Amino acid sequence: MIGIYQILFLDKVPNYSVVDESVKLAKIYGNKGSIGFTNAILRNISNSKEKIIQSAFYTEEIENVAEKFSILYSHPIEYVQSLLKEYDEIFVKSLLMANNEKPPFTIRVNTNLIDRESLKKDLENQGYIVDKTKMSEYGLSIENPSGIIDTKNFKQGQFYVQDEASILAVELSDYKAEDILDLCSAPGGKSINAKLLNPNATIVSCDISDKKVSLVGENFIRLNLRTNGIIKNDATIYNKNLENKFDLVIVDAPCSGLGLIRRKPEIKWNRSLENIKGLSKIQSDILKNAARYVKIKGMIIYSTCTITSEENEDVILEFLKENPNFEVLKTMDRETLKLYPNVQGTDGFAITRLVKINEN
Ligand SMILES: C[S@@+](CC[C@H](N)C(=O)[O-])C[C@H]1O[C@@H](n2cnc3c(N)ncnc32)[C@H](O)[C@@H]1O
Repeated sequence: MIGIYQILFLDKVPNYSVVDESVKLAKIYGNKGSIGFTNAILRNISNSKEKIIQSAFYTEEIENVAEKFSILYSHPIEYVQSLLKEYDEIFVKSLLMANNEKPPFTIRVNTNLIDRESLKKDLENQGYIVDKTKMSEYGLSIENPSGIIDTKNFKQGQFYVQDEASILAVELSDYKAEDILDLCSAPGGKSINAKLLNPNATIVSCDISDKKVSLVGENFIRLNLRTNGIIKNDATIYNKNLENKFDLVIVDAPCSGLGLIRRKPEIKWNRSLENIKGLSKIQSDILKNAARYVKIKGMIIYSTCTITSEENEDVILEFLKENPNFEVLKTMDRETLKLYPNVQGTDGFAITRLVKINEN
């Protein structure tokens, strides 16, 4: 940041020296990756200095809203355009601004081991500034989380780090399950939450690779939770062994992750409309299989950490066309409940509940 400021606003030090000195600092304070990163960013900024200054200071002359917001709030124009198709300008502006803010740090209390009030007090006694999450009954937000995973509380499995929206995805299902299947479970957040809410239920958690599956296992062990199976399974391929066995199926689908821009700002530059089309196909395939794993009267929770319709409402509409034996159960009065960084302060997130009415 200091280097960028020097290049854009100060004249005394030549740009090549700014790059050189910043790279030296990155060598001392950063890791291997940050050296190349610092070098590339500063060289690029130095080469485009005039263009950057022009665009930053003359945005009021830009009439096209998408272009203006894209420059002012540093988001790809295609993403801003797609948001403007679904939301008004005031909303889009506040969402883009919120995407540039620091996200909250929240945890899901392992209520099998400790209640929320006791964990809050214990963490406060260790110097943490802790608040109860506003929407979830099981979350705590921590203002100064540095060192939190070194606490005895973490090591003893008294909590799991999870955004409030993610906690709510299962909490708001409001469904007492007996047999739970989580099709895209790694690293285990929704499975853990589902097991905590349904302590006597069986739970099978799946993901696509051994590495992912082992993460779920590690988290179940740390939280001292029982599982009935953590298995490698490609959810896009139909698995006969899972047929008609579960009353709650969680599809926390692989998605563009555009609701997580505050946590992973690079996401916004790595996603294209083509990517998103590919993801909607995967989401539809997974949902189609989930429909055959859930029992009659059972529920599918479909969630994504992105808020645009391509990966949410459109996928659900297509699903309902092909599966008229399902219907949407509204969540807080919404067919698809969306949570936003600029409204609820959570990650951008979408939750839809689908209930199987009959077999066909
Ligand atoms: C949004 S993440 C799941 C987060 C998890 N539910 C939690 O709460 O911790 C999506 C997951 O889908 C998995 N995934 C991607 N493609 C998959 C597939 N074809 N079958 C099963 N899982 C898949 C990814 O490995 C990733 O772990």
